[in-house]
Amino acid sequence: MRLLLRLTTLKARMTVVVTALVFLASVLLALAGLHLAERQMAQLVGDREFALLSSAAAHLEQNLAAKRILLRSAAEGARAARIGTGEAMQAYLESHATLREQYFNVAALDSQGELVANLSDRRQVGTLSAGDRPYFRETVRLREGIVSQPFLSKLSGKPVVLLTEPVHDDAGRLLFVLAAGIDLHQHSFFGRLDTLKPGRHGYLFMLAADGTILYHPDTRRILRRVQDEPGGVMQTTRQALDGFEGWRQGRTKAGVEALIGYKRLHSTGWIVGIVYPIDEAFAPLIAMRESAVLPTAAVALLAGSLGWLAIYLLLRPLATLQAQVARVERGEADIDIFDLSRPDEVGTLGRAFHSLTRQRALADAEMARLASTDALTGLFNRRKFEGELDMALLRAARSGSQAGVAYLDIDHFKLINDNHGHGAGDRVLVEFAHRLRATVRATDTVARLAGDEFVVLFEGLAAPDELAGLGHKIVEAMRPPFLADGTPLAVTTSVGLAVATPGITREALLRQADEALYAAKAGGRDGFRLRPDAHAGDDTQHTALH
Ligand SMILES: Nc1nc2c(ncn2[C@@H]2O[C@H](COP(=O)(O)OP(=O)(O)OP(=O)(O)O)[C@@H](O)[C@H]2O)c(=O)[nH]1
Repeated sequence: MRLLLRLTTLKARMTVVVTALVFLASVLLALAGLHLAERQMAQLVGDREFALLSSAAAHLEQNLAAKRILLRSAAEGARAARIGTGEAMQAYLESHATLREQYFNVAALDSQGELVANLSDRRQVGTLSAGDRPYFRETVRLREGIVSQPFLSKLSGKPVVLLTEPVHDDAGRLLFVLAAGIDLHQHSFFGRLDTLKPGRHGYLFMLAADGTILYHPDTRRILRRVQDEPGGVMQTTRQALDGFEGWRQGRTKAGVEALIGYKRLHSTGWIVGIVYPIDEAFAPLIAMRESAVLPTAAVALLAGSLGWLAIYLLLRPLATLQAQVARVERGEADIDIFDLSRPDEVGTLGRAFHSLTRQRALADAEMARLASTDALTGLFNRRKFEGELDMALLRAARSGSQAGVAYLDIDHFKLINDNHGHGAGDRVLVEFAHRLRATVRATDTVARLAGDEFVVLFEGLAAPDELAGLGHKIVEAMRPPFLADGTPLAVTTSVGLAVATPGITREALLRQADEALYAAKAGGRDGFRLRPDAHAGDDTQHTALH
């Protein structure tokens, strides 16, 4: 919750955003780098595996070629020795130790395909006829040696391929067909592929051109055609059977994602393949990816902290501004502290705030003025006057000074309105107010209560008698004709005066002044009366002298 609250600040949100962006950028950069490295590494590993494969293929090709040459020279030797019988051929074969070393078995078939000599076991002579075997028929037809399709040897029960070589007499008649078998499981041939296997679970395999598996670590698959296996041919294998050489990223039949390479043996059309599981091929990269997480997080954390510091420093003027607002609110500073000279956004904000506050203060002052002013004459209104009178009575009570009020009413004002119009009446009121203001001291408070009723508050009177003099002055001030309508207008006023006695309330003082005014009216107007009068109960009409 506290964290949530803290996140409501601009600073916190900016920090979170900066940290998140930096983190995202770091992760994306790391991922992009790793992806690039992965591609390059795949290329490198793939190329390396393919080079390995090519050298394995070249080795097999050489091995096969050497074996074929050996068999051919054996056939030529037999021809040169003019061997004509099976026994002689049996003896001839047995006398060549290299044949035993290089082949799983070497047999001799006569021109009909009957087994007439057998190196591994002479007892099998006469037990087999290969006249209908494709390798025999093909050798007879071509009159030269071939490499057979792989098959399960009847003699040994092992998966083999045969190399054949015909032996002709001088007249060109076929005497024998030598058939040398290569055990597909034999270590000295394909078995050597095992030593080249990449990683812990990688392996090499061999396919004949028709898809028959010649060699595979899973020996149960040998001699099966990949097309006939459950699940059919995998995409990369199909491409290889169609002639593709190179490496691809693909999936093995066992479902392992791997780099898979293919290379063709040109002499036989056989395909040697390599499988390198991705998780092993890219093991360093995977480890690198895992170890990149921590530095990335550390970089993001560092950048986030630096971001926070930068934001803190950049936003410090804003915090200062906030503190200044609080000081102004508490009344500890003037709004002029917002009149900043900084050229940046904070300065603009401060100046805008300053200008707004000033406008607001002026508007408030104008509102206050309007609330306490009479719109027509510009004098104080009743509300303001009452407030002022309350304060004056308090001051008088505290200081022991004298205060008094004059209550004025224009005589027969209704007639002015009736005879000259309301507008003329207004102008008389304005002129009356003006003369009244000019007659009294600037420190005296003058107000219009309502209609043609005015009041004056006098403070610091030297003596109550002074009030009578003021009443006289006011009545006299209205004596000159008013020019409200362009024509001179005689306007007179009646004034009621009252002196504030100690402890008197505002209402009581105004009531006394009003009573004095009433008495002045009753006494014939155009004059003033004073309350309390020097002769109590006997009001004296003071009429201004003409
Ligand atoms: N022109 C104008 N007339 C106003 C204004 N306010 C009030 N009046 C009028 O002022 C007149 C006041 O008349 P009263 O005080 O009743 O009587 P008066 O005619 O002055 O007579 P006395 O006071 O007895 O001398 C009324 O006719 C009001 O309509 C104003 O703002 N402008």
